[in-house]
Amino acid sequence: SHGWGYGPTNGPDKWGEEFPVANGTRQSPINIVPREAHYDHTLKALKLKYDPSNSNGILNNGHSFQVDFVDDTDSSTLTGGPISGTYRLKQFHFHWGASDDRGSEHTVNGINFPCELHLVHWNTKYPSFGEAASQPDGLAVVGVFLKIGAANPRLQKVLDALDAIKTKGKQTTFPNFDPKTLLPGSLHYWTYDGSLTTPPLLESVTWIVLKEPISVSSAQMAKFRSLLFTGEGESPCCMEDNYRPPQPLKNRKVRASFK
Ligand SMILES: CCN[C@H]1CN(CCOC)S(=O)(=O)c2sc(S(N)(=O)=O)cc21
Ligand SMILES: [Zn+2]
Repeated sequence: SHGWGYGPTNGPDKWGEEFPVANGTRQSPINIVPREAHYDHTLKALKLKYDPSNSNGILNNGHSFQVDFVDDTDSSTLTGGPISGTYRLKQFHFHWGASDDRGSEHTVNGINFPCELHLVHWNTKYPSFGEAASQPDGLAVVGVFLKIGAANPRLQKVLDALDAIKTKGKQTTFPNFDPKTLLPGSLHYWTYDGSLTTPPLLESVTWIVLKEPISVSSAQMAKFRSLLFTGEGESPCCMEDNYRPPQPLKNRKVRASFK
């Protein structure tokens, strides 16, 4: 029995068979149409406070790679923005394409970016991450687009660790990394109620998608694609096109924090 993935037999079009919420009312990602987003002056500025000493390890989970954070205190948090209360940073990860013309999950006016960064936070009103992940206001994910341009030196620190986690299940230490260095200059954002973009596709995510992309070079994108979906000793399958396409907006409004 094959688990979910991004291939022709286990990819996004098949996820609904095992995870019926795939056809739910608040699925992610979506196509963002800036002209149809509503400027909401009541939206607060995003406050992202990250402590580099909380970064812990980097893991190839067979779907993407993620940098995990120690989240037993409020030292790396998201507050303000569209959310109330305090959300703790749990991990960040990326989605990317087999070529530079695709790879992001959210799109803007139908445009795909080559890559998208997700910073995953959970609501501390719940006792644990796992508990929060099943609540409608349990998670808040900050999405950042990557756009082809100059090589990004801050991203390079992450990419240099990938040789050590080439295959599924491999992980290594990744101390003293400040995810703030991966954010663009502007924290203007779009926000809407959505879901995890991978199984279990839980409808528990307040999405906060930054308008301004960060840069990545084509050579750096090739480094993402050097990872494998497959485990050591299996026939190798390059980790690429690990993105879910946009889902129906249904009865949702996208709000903008900026005019
Ligand atoms: C490969 C598995 N990805 C998921 C694993 N987790 C879910 C755990 O369910 C209890 S999670 O909360 O860390 C997230 S956030 C996220 S996305 N792309 O929407 O930001 C996907 C996942
Ligand atoms: Zn993601």
